Amino acid sequence: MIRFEHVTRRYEPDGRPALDDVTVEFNRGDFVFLIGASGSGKSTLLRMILREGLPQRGKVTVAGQNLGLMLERRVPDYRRSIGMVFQDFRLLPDKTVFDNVAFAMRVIGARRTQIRERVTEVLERVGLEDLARRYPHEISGGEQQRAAIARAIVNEPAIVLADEPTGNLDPRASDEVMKILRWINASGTTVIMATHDRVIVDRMRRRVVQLHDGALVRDDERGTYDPPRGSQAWTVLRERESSGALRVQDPRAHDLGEQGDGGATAPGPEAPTADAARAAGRDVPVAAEAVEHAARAQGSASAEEGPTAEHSAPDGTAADTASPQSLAEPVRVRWPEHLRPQQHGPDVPEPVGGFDGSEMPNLARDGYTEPEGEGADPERLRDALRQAVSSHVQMSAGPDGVAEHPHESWFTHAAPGLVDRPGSAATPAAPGSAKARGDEIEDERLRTQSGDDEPPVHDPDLPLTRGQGPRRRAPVPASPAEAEAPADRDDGGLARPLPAVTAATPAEPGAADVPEVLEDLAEPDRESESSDAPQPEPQPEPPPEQVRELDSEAESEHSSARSAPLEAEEGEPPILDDRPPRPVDVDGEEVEDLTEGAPTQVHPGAPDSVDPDSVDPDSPDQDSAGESAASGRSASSSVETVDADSVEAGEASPQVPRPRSSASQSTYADTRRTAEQLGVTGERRSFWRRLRRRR
Ligand SMILES: Nc1ncnc2c1ncn2[C@@H]1O[C@H](COP(=O)(O)OP(=O)(O)OP(=O)(O)O)[C@@H](O)[C@H]1O
Repeated sequence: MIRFEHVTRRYEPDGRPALDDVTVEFNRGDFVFLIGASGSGKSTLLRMILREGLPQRGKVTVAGQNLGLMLERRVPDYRRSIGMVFQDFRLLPDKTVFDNVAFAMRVIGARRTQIRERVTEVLERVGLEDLARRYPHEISGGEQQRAAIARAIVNEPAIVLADEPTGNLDPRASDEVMKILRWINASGTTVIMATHDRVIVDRMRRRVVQLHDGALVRDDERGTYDPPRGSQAWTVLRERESSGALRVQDPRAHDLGEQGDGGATAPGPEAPTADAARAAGRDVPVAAEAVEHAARAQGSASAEEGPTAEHSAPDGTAADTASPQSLAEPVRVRWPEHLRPQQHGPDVPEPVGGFDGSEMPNLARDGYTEPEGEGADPERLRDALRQAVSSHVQMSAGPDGVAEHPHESWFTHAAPGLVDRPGSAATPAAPGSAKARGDEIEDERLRTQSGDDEPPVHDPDLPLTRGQGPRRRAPVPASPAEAEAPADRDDGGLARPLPAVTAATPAEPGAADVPEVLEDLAEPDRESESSDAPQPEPQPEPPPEQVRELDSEAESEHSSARSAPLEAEEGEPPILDDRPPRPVDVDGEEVEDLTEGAPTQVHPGAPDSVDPDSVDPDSPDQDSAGESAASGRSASSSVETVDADSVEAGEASPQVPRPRSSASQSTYADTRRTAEQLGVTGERRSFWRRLRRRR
């Protein structure tokens, strides 16, 4: 069903390949764990299945379709036939749980009744029926992930790709997520899950595909997290692995490792040994040294017993019997009572240790006091929480002061939504790091791939439509500083001008308006027509006056397109009429306003606060601020423009809709990416198609 043939993918021309000559096949109904150290290429592989990036060499085929030959305009439909789940959930923050799930159905043009039935059913299936009206920041991480899974499966995709779906979850929430993924797989869906969670992999005993430095080193039918000692993969990994750092593991993995797995498996490839490093003439990694120290200190059996048939390496040298990760791990995560898993499988030990109150973050100590009378100041609270987390981390760290997974502390759970989760877009990569550069390149690629002729699909700083967000009593700036001088804030490279109509897409005769399901792609290589297909005729450029006129139409229509996420076809009312915009389904019917009865309060930390500039202070009905602001006509009032000097200095573009707060910057990025991965680029194309037809 999914086939990689000698696939090599580099992000930079001279860089190390993220995937290196990978050949692997995933069959319909498979449940596959994709494992490997950080940076080994797991996400890259998943993204290639989603057709985010093409190989420089080799080919990726899904249901007989060579993705390299797929027409760009087919990509959105294709992506809609795949469910994607991320470590950081990527729910749209301004939509309720119900609407987040419904969103995936709306983009494929499902009917309102169909949406209501199916979403309700799926939410029940993942145990979220009671939380349907909540917003993402009002539910726990585990619940958010279940909502994200519900969204991924609501259209019954043939494939579900999950990129570390349990990476941010506590053990109990992880178990719930895995139960759901198992159920999805049992119903015939192919599930490919990238993970670092040893416990889950060892417990489920499903197919394990392992990458190392971009190369496929193992494909075991019913594998464990570590390759069996003495196996070919074990040898390969041992040879290849002579440097590197320990990878953060699920805390349960440490417990498991420490209680002993009997040495039945080799040290993971992510666990370098000091010997191996010395043998290779390299510096001994700090982590490996720590392993040695710990082993010596504990009088490790492996050091004293010498090699045995079971424990010896294939070359006859003594092998470590204890998991180096468990010994070298500098941080012991202690789960508070209420977060401990209630039920354990036979092979999952209870997390050890109690929760020591002295480790608790202390806001007062870090200088935070609640402002009197007005409630929490979100910005200050956020800073204080960060500070407290950092102190907490230092206190939790081992003797060497290194804390590897502070996010797994109770604190993230205690303050969900207020603390940036590692791996989320809110936690930027270190400046200048390869990851940061990569992110920039990837962002740029996404921008150019989606085409400069296409406006961003959703800007959280533009007004919300009915049904997209909670009613608000009054606009609340995300921070005092933001309310005063947002203009020179870094826009994260996301902002760009609304497009000129002259740059409209080329004609796409016969563009498919009806979404295709994966099965439709089963006809092998039918997109190979791409090279032979008749090229669209170039559109003549309109005269300048018409361009200006069309530009303003484009802007208005862009706003309308936001409010009507579906492409209504024949018989739909004209876009630029005077009706207040309301979300409609493909039949032109209004979509149910699910915000009725939704909470009216703006919560601190909620990233989607209504832009104060977009609200008329004289408006008699402040309650409807969000709705009135939702009008396409008012969109421009919420768009900050950038002065010409900064443009010349290369800092920004003119007339750029600019995210207003750091929170909205991250949600903007998340939203855009999520929407693209749900195939929403098709909506934007349809918008331009309609515009072209009007000309
Ligand atoms: N957008 C990008 N631009 C440049 N390099 C990238 C980009 N994305 C990933 N890489 C690089 O490609 C390699 C593989 O990265 P990838 O994210 O696929 O690894 P991974 O196994 O998923 O890691 P993790 O477990 O940390 O998520 C890494 O060296 C990474 O730095």
